[in-house]
Amino acid sequence: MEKHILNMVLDKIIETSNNNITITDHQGVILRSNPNHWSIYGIKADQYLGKSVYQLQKEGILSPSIHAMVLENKKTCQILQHTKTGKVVMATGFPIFDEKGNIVCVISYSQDQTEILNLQEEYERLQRKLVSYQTEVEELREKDAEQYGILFRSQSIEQIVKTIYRVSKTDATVLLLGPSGVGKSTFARMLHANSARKNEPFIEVNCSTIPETLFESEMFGYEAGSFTGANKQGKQGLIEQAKDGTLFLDEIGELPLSVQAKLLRVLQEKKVMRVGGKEERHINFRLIAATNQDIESMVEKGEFRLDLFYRVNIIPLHIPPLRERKEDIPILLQHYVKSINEKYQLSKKLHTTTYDLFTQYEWPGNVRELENILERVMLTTDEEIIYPEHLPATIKKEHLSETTTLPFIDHHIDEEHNLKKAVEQVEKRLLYKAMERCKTTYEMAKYLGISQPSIVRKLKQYSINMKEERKK
Ligand SMILES: Nc1ncnc2c1ncn2[C@@H]1O[C@H](COP(=O)(O)OP(=O)(O)OP(=O)(O)O)[C@@H](O)[C@H]1O
Repeated sequence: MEKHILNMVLDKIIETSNNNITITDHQGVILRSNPNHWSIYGIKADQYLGKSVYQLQKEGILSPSIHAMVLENKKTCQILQHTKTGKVVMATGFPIFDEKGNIVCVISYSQDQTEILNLQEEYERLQRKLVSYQTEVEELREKDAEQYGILFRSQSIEQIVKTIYRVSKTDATVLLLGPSGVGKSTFARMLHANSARKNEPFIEVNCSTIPETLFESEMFGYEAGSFTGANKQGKQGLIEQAKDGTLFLDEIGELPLSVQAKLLRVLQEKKVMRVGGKEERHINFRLIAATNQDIESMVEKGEFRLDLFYRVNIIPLHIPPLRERKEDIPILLQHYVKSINEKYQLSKKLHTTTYDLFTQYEWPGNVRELENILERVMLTTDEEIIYPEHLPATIKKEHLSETTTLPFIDHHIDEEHNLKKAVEQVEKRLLYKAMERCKTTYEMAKYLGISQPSIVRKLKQYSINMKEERKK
C-alpha cells in the first residue's frame, strides 16, 4: 500500500476510535492525535500537536504523561491521569521498536473513566445505604416481631420471621412444624396479623380436642333440628367462622383418618355443607396448620393421608427447639422476669449462675416450659435473688452432671495438656458449684467431702471472694 494511503488509513483510525489514540516520536513529540478527545485535557490541537509531552507534563496538562513513562521504561505502561478539567483518564502506552531495539515511536490509548468511576462510587454509596437500610429493616422486624410476642436473637428464628413476613403477603398455606411450646401458635397469629386478612377472624382449632363424632358439626356447622340436642337455630361451623380470615388447624396430626378425608374435601373445594344442610356454602379462608408430630413418618405409616399432607405442606416452617437456639434464652428470661415481676408486683432477679443453669438446661418443653418454671420459681422463692438452689431438681441435676462428668475434665486436659492446670480448673469449677448450692464454707466442705479449712484455703488460693460472687 502506498504511504499516503497508509497515512489516510491511520488518520481515519485515530479519528473514529472511541479511545484517544496519540502517537509520539522517540523524543516524545506529539505527531498525531484526535483533537476531539483533547477537550478533557483542556487544550486544543494547535496547543499540543508538535509539542513535547515533557513540556505538557511540565505545564501540568499531562499529569503524568504516559508517553514519557513508556520512553523512560522502554515497555508498555498503564496509568490513571487526573486532568486539569477534573477528569480521570486511563492511559495505556506501547513502545514501537526498530530492528536495533531502539524506540522509534510510542502509541497510546486513553479513555475518560470519570463517568465509570462516578458510577462506581455511586454504586458503592448505594450499596452502603442498602446495607444500612437492611440493618434498619431487620431491627424494625425484630421490634415488630416483639409486638406479636416473639423474642429472638437466633438466626434460625430470624429466618423464620423473615419467611413469615414474606408469606403473610400471600394466601399460601403454611405448615408450622416443631415440638410443643416452640411458638407455633404464636407464629400463626403473627402470620395472620401481617396478612391482608388481619381485620377478619383468626379461628384457632385444636384438632386434638374435638371428638371424632362431633368433628363435622363443629367444623362444618349444622342446620336447625338436624340432630337431638342441637341448637334450634342451627350453628355456624368453625370453618364458616373463619370466613375471609384465617383458619388455624393446630395439632393437625391428631385428626383421625375418617375425619382427614372430610377435611381434605373442604380444603380442596373451599365449600362447606352444614350437617343436615342441602346446599354447599363457599367459604374463603387462608389455612395455617401446625403439628408437633413427625408428620412425614405418619404418612409413611399410613396414619396421615398423603393427599391431605400435600394439601397442607405447601410452605413448611420448622421451628427449632429451644436447646438448638440457646442464644434466645437470655432475652426470653429477661422478658419473662420483667413481665412476671409486673404481673405479681415483685422485684425478683436471677443470679448470674441461675442464668447459666437456665441456658445449659435442655428445655424439653421449650419456651412454654421456660415461662412456667420461671413463674413457679419466682412465686415460690421468698428471697429477692433467685439462686440455683431455688431451681427445680431437673435443672440442677443437669448442671451437676455436666460439670462433674468426664467430658468436662477431658476437655480441659485436651486443651491444656497440663494436669496441674486441669486439676485447678476442675477444683475451681467445683468450688463455684458448691457456692451455688451452699451458704457457708462448712456446708461447702460437707458437699465436696473435704474439711472446712481446706475450703477456705482453696478459696484463697483461687482468689474467690464468696461475698463478691454472691453479689454478681
Ligand atoms: N419466640 C418467643 N418469644 C416469646 N415468647 C414465646 C416465643 N415462642 C413461644 N413463646 C411463648 O411460649 C408459649 C408457647 O408458645 P406456643 O403456644 O405458640 O407454642 P406451640 O408450639 O404452639 O405449642 P403447642 O405445640 O403445645 O401448641 C406461649 O406463651 C408463647 O407466648
